[in-house]
Amino acid sequence: MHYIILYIRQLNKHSGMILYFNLFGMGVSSLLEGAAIVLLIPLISLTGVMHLNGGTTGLVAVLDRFDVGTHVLNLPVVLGIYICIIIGQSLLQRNLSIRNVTLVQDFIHHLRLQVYQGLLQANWRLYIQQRKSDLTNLLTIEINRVNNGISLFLQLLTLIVFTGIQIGLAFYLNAKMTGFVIISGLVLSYFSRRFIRASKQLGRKTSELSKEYLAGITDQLNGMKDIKSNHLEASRLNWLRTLTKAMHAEQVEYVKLKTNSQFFYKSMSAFLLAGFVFFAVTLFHSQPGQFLIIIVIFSRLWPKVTTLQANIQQVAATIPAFKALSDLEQQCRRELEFEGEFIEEGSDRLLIKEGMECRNVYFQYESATADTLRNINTFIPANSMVAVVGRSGAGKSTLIDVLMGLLKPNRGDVLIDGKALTRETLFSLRHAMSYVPQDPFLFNGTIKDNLRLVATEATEEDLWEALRLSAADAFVRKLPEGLNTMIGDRGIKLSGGECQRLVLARALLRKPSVLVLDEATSALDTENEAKIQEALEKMRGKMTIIVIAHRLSTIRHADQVLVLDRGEIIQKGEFIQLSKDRYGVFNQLLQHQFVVS
Ligand SMILES: Nc1ncnc2c1ncn2[C@@H]1O[C@H](COP(=O)(O)OP(=O)(O)OP(=O)(O)O)[C@@H](O)[C@H]1O
Repeated sequence: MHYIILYIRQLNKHSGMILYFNLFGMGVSSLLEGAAIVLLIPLISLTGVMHLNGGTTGLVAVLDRFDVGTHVLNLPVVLGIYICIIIGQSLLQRNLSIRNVTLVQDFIHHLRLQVYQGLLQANWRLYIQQRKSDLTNLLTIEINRVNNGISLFLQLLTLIVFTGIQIGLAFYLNAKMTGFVIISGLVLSYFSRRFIRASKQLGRKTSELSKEYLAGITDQLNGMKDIKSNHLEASRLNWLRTLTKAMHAEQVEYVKLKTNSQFFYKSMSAFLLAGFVFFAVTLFHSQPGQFLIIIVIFSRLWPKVTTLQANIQQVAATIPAFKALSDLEQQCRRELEFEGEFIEEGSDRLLIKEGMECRNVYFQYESATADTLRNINTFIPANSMVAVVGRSGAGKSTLIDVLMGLLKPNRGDVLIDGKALTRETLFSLRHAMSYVPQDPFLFNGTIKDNLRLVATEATEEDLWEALRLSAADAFVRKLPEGLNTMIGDRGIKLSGGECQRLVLARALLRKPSVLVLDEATSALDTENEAKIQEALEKMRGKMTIIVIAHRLSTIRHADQVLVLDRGEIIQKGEFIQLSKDRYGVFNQLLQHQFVVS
């Protein structure tokens, strides 16, 4: 319950007086509903079906004072009041339902933004600790369950207000009988605790299964080419079969729990009603009027008590979703990279005058047992071209992540123009930077849309210029719809090399002062690679270029080559100079590539 209260507090803070207004409205609505019930008594009296001369309770006495039985004209008046109350109550109820939905939707909209903003403000470390599909699950399925939980909780509050007011009225009508109903309700809630516990457990299972399903399905859809080409369909289908069996069992379990509790409540209701009637007739020697009141109390109150129980059970099933969301928000806060507003693209670019430096940098991943980067000391002069090479797993990408300020060194510093990266310089550095990863991000849209992602104001001329620089103009021109061609999910309708050139064009469109290429030209043929090299040549001296390349021909013209091995820079110098060191790792890498090609 603690997690729900946490979010209800936020709802309270977010919605302010509206929440109280709605709760007050609910109180009025239930008062009206209660008044309509009370009016039934003189109404029945007026119809002559039964004369209520009980006088056992104050209210009946007051109603008797109406003494309307003898005045025929009063029947339309009472009926009129009754109709007015019912219509008024329905209108109020309708209005409140709309207000409640607006309130909840407004809050969920705010919550979605809050969670996503938290994620965007978090350190990169958070993403390397989490499965992407788990985050997707939280931002889609779990947040919807939270939405549902909040609506259910508000319904619960309404029910509590309704039931409270009706208990008050019922007490006024007949205290003994109402006391009896309340005691029965308390006994019922004692016995139904196990249903609530089971609901919470099932809710946890629902969360786990949905996480597992989304993770598996995402991985498999991403790897569909591998599945099909390696003929792994049967095993994948078996995975889904096992999982859906578990999901099926969980759903049946849920329905079983729900029907079991309904069966329990209904049986209890039958016993209680029988008990009421029995006691009313034998012990209290009820008059027909009192008897009617008892039936009215029971038929109005008891469903509320049972609905309250069912509602608590449903709310309990959503608690794990509240917990998951709260855990993520806490994790985001722990990993907070910056607070405040996001700065608009291009508004605050860092101008590097001297260069970037790593001084005695050590870095270790949390799950790793040893340092991934050790004693890194290097200076990258502004507007120079630096290449980082080394065997797979040597730490090249990690070094780039540290340079970009995505990962914080455990020891040592990253300096820009001799000054340590601060929060401010970090973001202006990133504004001035274009990064092209190994697995570039292209979305299902046109080439134009994908390019304009980083430069919304870019003209068509700018787009063509960037495409020309990245040797992508020729292939885009050949496409039937040119810049307006749809490229499919992650650019599936393009070749690997075409995707790489497109992403490079996008990076250049930003006119960066630091361009980072992480294996960004691996899928290019020699002809296009030569074109890119030519483009890089043209850019030399205009921006700082940092390239990770397995294909060493790409970095022939680099001003400086850093050779990494098991997290350490073991060689440093110009391409030709390093290649002449016959016993050096760089020479070995070159020889190996020469033999392979
Ligand atoms: N998120 C992570 N958690 C734990 N260890 C990691 C993580 N990412 C990378 N590593 C480890 O750190 C080491 C360096 O990885 P990195 O990706 O920097 O190497 P790389 O030289 O870029 O490799 P490649 O050329 O294959 O891309 C590897 O041993 C890798 O297993």
